[in-house]
Amino acid sequence: MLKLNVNNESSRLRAVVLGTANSIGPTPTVEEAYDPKSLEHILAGTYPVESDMIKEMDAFNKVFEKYDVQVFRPNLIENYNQIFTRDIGFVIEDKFIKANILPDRDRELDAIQYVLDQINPSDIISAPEEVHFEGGDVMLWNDYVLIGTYKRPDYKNYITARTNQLGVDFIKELFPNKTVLSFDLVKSKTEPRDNALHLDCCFQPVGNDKGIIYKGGFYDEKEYYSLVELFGKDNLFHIEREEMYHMFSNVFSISPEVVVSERNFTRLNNWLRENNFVVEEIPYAEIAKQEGLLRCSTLPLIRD
Ligand SMILES: NC(=O)NCCC[C@H](N)C(=O)O
Repeated sequence: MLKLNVNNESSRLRAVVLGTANSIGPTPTVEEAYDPKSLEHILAGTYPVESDMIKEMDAFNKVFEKYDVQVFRPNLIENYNQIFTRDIGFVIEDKFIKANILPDRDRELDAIQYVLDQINPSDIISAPEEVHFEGGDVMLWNDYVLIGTYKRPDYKNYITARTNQLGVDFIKELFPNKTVLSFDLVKSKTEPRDNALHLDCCFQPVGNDKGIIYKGGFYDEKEYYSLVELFGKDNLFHIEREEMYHMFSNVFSISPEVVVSERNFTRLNNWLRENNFVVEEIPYAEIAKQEGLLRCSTLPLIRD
């Protein structure tokens, strides 16, 4: 049995699900795209190819091997994108919460059933259909759960809005001991530079008290300032619009000291090193073309 335990984004990682780029299928059509960055690359003829993405995920897996982390990979569904395992579920404390994900992606959860079978069934939680949330929007910070959402009435029109108010309320009820803060994110169906697809596309804590943040990802300035207050201005690394487009905030912590990052994120990687982090740099620029990066490709099951 797996003894689930996750309370934040950076305690030493022991077990994780890492997505897979195998059998990802042909380049999607314009109609099939469900995020604007994939759309941009489909239109430009630069959508990433499977073999390149497999190499990138292998490099990520090697870092987990180096740090002796137990890695689970999803079973293969033929011709199906299974890279962004983060969104299909998430662990809070010792509970696994199945996400009610975008219908285009709902087969992804079946592929980790063999992992769920190793979890005490009473620790697996499902939510009613109308409750929407994806793991990329759910960020744990010890006593806090920080949730990205879309609060305006045209939610239904945005395929890029993945967590609704019912999703936020569901987590609040499930974890009355946690302080739940929600953040209305900017969304665009056509311009990836103005689309914070999930909270982890514009914010993520690193280490014990630091964070990476893009102010423009927050629709309501007040909510951005609540994070500045929580972390302290000097502890936050502010990224620019183009850096958020490249997904600088979507690195991944193996421990409070070790962060896996993209090798081209020079400004961020320097800041991390200046702040005494060990930066494990890997190539991930092809996968980034699908509006997801390292955090998005992982689903932590056990941290210290
Ligand atoms: N947590 C994340 O930001 N996940 C990335 C998901 C990208 C994928 N193309 C999607 O639109 O669902």
